Amino acid sequence: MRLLQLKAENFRLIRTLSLHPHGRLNVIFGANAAGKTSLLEILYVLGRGRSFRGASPQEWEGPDRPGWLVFGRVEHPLSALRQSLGLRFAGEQTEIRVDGRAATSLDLLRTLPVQILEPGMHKMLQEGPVYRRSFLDWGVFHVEPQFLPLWRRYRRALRQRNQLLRAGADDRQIAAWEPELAEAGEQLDAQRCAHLDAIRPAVLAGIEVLIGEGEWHFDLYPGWTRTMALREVLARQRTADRRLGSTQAGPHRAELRIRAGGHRAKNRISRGQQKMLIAALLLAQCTEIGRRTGRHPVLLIDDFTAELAEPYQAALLAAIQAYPGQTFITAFTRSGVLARELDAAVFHVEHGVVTSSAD
Ligand SMILES: Nc1ncnc2c1ncn2[C@@H]1O[C@H](COP(=O)(O)OP(=O)(O)OP(=O)(O)O)[C@@H](O)[C@H]1O
Repeated sequence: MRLLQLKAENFRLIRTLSLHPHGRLNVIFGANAAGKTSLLEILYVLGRGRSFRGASPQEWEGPDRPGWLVFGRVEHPLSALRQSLGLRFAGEQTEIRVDGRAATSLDLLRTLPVQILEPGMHKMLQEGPVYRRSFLDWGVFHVEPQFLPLWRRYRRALRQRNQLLRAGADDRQIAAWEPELAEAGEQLDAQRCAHLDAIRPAVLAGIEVLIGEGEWHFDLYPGWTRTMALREVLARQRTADRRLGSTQAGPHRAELRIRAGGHRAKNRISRGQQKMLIAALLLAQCTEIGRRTGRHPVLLIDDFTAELAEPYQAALLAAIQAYPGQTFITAFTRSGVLARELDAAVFHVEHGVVTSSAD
């Protein structure tokens, strides 16, 4: 998707914003606390209805008055179909509109896929499996229309089985939910595996360019022992699950395992390499989404130069320039590789005021 126009009012320290981005690369410069991340946050909110910084809509209100507004016009690159997206917060809840009609965050998600690489993304490698699952599931959601209904079916059966386990229900009652749980669970796993298989070659190629040669493995542990059918595992673990009060096997326990040179990647690679690895994962996934749907996600990169010496910066910039979708990157100053002549729109942010270099 291509964002043609972005507007915002009273969003954090950005009082008013109106910009027309470049169709490919957009670079945003600004000092500490100038408002660069807030600008990316506006873009993220437009595509997801929530912030990557975890704050609530109330906390995004600027100093002027209660409430905030975010608006964007997007274009589908293949059909040239244009759509408008808007979010308004006026004190209690966020009102979302797509083409002027009341909508939900799910509509935003479907209309404007947005992905971000920001310092908090290190969690994807450093912390629990939930971060890697959500990376994988975001991609599956975009390429597989059946993912969401399947996931809802699975959640419902899981909730029911867990309630019965906790209530001390008998085997017959608990077993009644297992065929549904196993069927939806195995289909979810198959969709995740297919997506991982689809992106793996591009991830490996990306790593080679961004980090260098090495032996990398990306494997999905499905959340149960693959040698057995999930239905059989659920039946076998019923007694243990009752004792623990929840279902221990299934795709809600899946883990994307990332190994470098035979070791867990998080223990073997530097911070800069972690950033490059995450970039390789996101670029491969966004490219695959674009290939499958014709809509490349908008890619946001906060603090582009952080943790990267010039060779890594150059490799990442080249990879971004090769990405067919629209990208927005932030940095402090026009130095290093960003000092070069770029085919990009350049914006400056100062005390929440965004200006274009072309102005
Ligand atoms: N709701 C709000 N209203 C007004 N100002 C806010 C609000 N929330 C955050 N700020 C201010 O916005 C500034 C941070 O903006 P932002 O994180 O976008 O900066 P940045 O340019 O990305 O900075 P850095 O490069 O240091 O990360 C801080 O000074 C913060 O106090």
